[in-house]
Amino acid sequence: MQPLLDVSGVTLRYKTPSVLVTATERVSFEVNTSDRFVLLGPSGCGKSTLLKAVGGYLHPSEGEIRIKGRKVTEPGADRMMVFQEFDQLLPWKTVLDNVMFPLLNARKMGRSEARDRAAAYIEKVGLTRAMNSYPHTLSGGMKQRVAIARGMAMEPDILLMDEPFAALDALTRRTCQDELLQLWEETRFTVMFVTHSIAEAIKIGNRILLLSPHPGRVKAEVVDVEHASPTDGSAGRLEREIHELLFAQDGHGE
Ligand SMILES: Nc1ncnc2c1ncn2[C@@H]1O[C@H](COP(=O)(O)OP(=O)(O)OP(=O)(O)O)[C@@H](O)[C@H]1O
Repeated sequence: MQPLLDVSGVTLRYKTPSVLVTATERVSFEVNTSDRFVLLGPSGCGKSTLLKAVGGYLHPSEGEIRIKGRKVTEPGADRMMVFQEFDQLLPWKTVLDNVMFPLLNARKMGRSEARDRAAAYIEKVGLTRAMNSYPHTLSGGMKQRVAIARGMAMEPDILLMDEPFAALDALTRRTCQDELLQLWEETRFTVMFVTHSIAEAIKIGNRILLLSPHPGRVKAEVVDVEHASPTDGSAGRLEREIHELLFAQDGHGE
């Protein structure tokens, strides 16, 4: 069966005037429909870079990325991104208008269809009462929920999330994680989620790809993560195992 997303031998580099930075080296993985696929690794290992390349914002210097068999060459409505920053919403538009914006512009929907679709997703993230509010009146957690509703309303093939809860306080972060899982139970969307928190990776993912420090290479993939439970201690054991895998020496002096 063809995977939804096929990342094959992907090397990503940044050229600056003085240096060539290799962010990831020959990274390969496949994401299947309804996966909650987590990219986990230390700061600077190229997680965001990989996500941006899947989004079509960066081009591999080696290897290729395919979605439903089509080569990714540019951004598209089939891959929506949710970022860490709270300022990803348009400040002069209400919550409803923010969620409607890409539906009208990228999906070319009529206003009433876009409004109904946007309202349905705003309800899914529990923000119906804030539908006519402007972003500056919302908390960080609420802004992230709007960004998630906006991405999901487009019904993309894959939702790309770059540490979406990292800037939230611990309690709100936990609530947002729970809500994301609840949304997933309802709609079984495919999500690729970047984090450097092992606990968050275990909570969110059903599969976790572990990347080595700079430049990021695949260290291991952990599957069946959802069977790790916080109540019987298996999540804690998995967390320790992942920590060892991530920080194990691999003979290259890392
Ligand atoms: N625009 C850029 N120009 C040059 N180098 C960059 C650029 N963006 C990222 N890098 C470099 O590429 C490498 C990977 O960065 P990236 O942001 O993808 O890592 P990350 O794993 O997402 O880190 P973090 O968890 O800290 O966000 C780093 O060495 C970084 O310094």
